[in-house]
Amino acid sequence: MKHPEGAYAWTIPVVQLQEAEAGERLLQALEEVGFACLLGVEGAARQAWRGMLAAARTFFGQMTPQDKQRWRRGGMEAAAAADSNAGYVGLASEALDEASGERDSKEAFNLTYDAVSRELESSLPAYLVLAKREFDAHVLQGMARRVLRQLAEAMRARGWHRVAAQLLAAHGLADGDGDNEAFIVRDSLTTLRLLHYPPMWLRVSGSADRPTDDVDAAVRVRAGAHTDYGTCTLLVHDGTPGLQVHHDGRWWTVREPCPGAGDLPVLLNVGDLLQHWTGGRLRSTVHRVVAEASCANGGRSMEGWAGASGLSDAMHPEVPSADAPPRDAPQTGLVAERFSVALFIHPADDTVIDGREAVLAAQWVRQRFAASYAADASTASPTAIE
Ligand SMILES: O=C(O)CCC(=O)C(=O)O
Ligand SMILES: [Fe+2]
Repeated sequence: MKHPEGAYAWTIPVVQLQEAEAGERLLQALEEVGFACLLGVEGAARQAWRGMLAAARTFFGQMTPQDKQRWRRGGMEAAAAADSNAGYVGLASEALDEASGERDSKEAFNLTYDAVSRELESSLPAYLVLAKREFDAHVLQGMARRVLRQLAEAMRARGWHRVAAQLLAAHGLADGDGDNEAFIVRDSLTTLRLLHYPPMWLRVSGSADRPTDDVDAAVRVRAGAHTDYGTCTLLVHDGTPGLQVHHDGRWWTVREPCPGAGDLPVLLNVGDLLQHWTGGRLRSTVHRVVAEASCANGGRSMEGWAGASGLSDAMHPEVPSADAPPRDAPQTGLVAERFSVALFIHPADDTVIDGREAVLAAQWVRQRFAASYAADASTASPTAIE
């Protein structure tokens, strides 16, 4: 369906996790689109996701400039900080679209399982302790494990035995049950990321009766076009639209279905490594986050589940001020801030991802980090693995 602003709104494939065919449906969605919307996520995981979203609101509302400096990614006092993905990432310090080098208008906090996280634990500010506790409860990692198992089972049913075995082994999952704590997070770059996209002014071009075909005129990029680097990503957001996937040669705005009472849609998308292992059959789809005219002036078209997520305004005390609207803009709108939480699932660091070149997972991902965080992102050139 074409949007008034020229973007294409689209409901991505939905997978009901309780259905017998869930694994196969998921596989199909990941082949066709690279994205799926998971429904029926079990209670504990649902609570954990909501807890993380609430933590993100509190966290970004309360963090002082001093704390941002102190907990800066790569700049912390802990011994291994330089090697860690943990910490605060400030506005405009990352360019996910490495080619354009355009800085993302977002801030983030990365939680990891590595030594840095453990070393700094005792001195974390109170507002982060809650988030860290949720992370350490392993509930979301448990969900990741179940989904990986479901995927591997579906792969086997299709005869993809080698890929299924690779997927399980790379994440410390043995055959059968009884490996609850085996998911290798301590020696992987698996990261839980709290994300905040501050409100921003948007020049509104086109209207419901006078649509424009120029999609880019109606959006401002909040996180540049990119693919995710690892195995796959699980993502929950606060209901403010903005995630777009590049499919069939154009950008589509993701519209998740309105979930039933108490349900929470969790998005899953394929990362570069899973695409690589499956010989490109599962797609690591390019995506980005934009501020759209359709949600300008603070409108939230997904009120349904933002409300259902149990987040109250009381947990959301401060809205950072947006830049002033551009003077010459004929029509401007303020697009609501947006919060999301992503679990980037990575294989064990020492997983060999390319036998010919003996490239290890940790090397590959660190190259991608170096490129997206580079001072001049356009000069960085990570080695392709395909
Ligand atoms: O915030 C979102 O909806 C997506 C973020 C994302 O794609 C990423 O951080 O890799
Ligand atoms: Fe992403």
